[in-house]
Amino acid sequence: MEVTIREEGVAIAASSVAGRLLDDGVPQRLAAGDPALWGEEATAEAAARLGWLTLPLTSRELLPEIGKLVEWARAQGLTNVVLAGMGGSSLAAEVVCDTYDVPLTVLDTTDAHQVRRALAEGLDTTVLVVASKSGATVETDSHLRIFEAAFRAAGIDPGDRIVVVTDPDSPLEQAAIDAGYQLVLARPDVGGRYSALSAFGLVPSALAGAEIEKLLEQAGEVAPLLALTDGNPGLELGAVLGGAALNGRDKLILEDQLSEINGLPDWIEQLVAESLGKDGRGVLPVVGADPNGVSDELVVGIGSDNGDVRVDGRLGAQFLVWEYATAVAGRLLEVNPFDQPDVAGAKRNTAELLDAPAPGRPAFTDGPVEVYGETRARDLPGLLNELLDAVPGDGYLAVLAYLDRLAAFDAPVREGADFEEMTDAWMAADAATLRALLALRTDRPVTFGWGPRYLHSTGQYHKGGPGNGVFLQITGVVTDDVPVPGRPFTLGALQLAQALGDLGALAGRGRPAVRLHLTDRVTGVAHLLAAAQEA
Ligand SMILES: O=P(O)(O)OC[C@H]1O[C@](O)(CO)[C@@H](O)[C@@H]1O
Repeated sequence: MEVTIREEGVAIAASSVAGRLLDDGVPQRLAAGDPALWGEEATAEAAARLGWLTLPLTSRELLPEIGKLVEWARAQGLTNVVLAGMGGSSLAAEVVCDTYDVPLTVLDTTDAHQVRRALAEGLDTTVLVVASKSGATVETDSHLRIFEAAFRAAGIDPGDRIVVVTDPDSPLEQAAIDAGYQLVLARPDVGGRYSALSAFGLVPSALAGAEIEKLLEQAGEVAPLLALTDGNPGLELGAVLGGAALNGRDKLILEDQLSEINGLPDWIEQLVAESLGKDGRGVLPVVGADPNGVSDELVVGIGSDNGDVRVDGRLGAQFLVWEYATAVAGRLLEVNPFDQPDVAGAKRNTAELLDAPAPGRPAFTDGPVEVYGETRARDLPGLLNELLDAVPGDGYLAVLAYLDRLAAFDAPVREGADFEEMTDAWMAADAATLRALLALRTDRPVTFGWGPRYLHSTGQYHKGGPGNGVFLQITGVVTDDVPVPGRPFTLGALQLAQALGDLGALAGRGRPAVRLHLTDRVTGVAHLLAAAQEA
């Protein structure tokens, strides 16, 4: 595992804090699991959150149990692995499975259309992994209820198909015991976003066919280096992240185009945004974007020379080193890297809105797109210009889409089309393309997140960070809603309440926040992309 600084300004910023980290004995203290590293207020929480440091070793104890689980699934011919889990309870497994090229369906959405896709994937061979540390996350609880009902309706005993990963004593543990589900208990001293190498990352990945022993070996090889004062890649990367942010380079552009690891930036995004984005401080991760060459950027290349810093290493080692580096950066920024104090507000708003939905009246309508929120614009190009103009000199624009993230693959493609044509057709139907189109028009970072997934990741930074974001939310009509058994709401109602709840939390902090509602999803996305090109 190697961290190579390729740009002089970053080297200076990192060395400006490296001495302090050594003088304070940070590597020795982290190796000893000292919870006082993040200040008095964080000590109690940190004391219960440092188990990730030893996961390369302690998770080996899980291997026989996971091996039996894999045999159990294989014996029943369960080859279609669906993982229901939000944020840290699914992001790592997604990277592992993409990197090892084994299929895994991740459900971290409340979009009824996307959930229907997963239900249609062949229930007879499906194993559902329900992953929630708290055991109380509304999205994951809804997925469990929907799949239980679907299995029963198909004449399948859910007890033969459901695996639960949760913390001891969570409500989900008891529910799993009562229902007779397969149950794997995770370590309670590891927080969600630090849980890649715990049962949360390992169980779904192993069921999908990834070689999880290798991951632990890779992490195990780098672990001893993390106790060193010299040649410690976690300390070096932590000094880069923290030193750069303290010197004004707080937009972390993650570049991985040449990497053999697929999708690591999405996992880093949650780790960095939720760990550091609080108390008016933080680092904004920017995924899938080209750098603009502006002064507040830090470009980190994963296995790639396209950056100010190059980080090389196998996936298991990357997980551990980024966790370590984030914890070190937390100390430098003087924040508690283990809590997420601003996530609760949007959740409270969602609960209230589920009881009494209040979408309000659109400010204007442009074709299949209704626009909600405060704006002087009267058409979409005007609105997009207004939002871009509202981004402060040190700020960013976040596009947040509560839609089906697989919908673009339904786009009609000419028969016999080559890969390039197919990609063009998908991009023209993908709400995420809006990010790239808007990025062409500003030198400020433009980020993109799928809702409600981002609520468990960058959502913390949006609300708790420096408060310089501008927010463009997209929701869409639900034409084939999914009821949530045993709950007084459908997925469609939950999704809208989540969107409105977060919009309210952002607007309540004085940030420009507008919602676009697509009254027809397909033509709505096309109309929006055309408006972005026109603006
Ligand atoms: O595993 P749980 O408890 O369902 O939580 C899922 C995610 O929600 C958060 O707790 C808060 O958004 C994340 O930190 C976490 O990864």
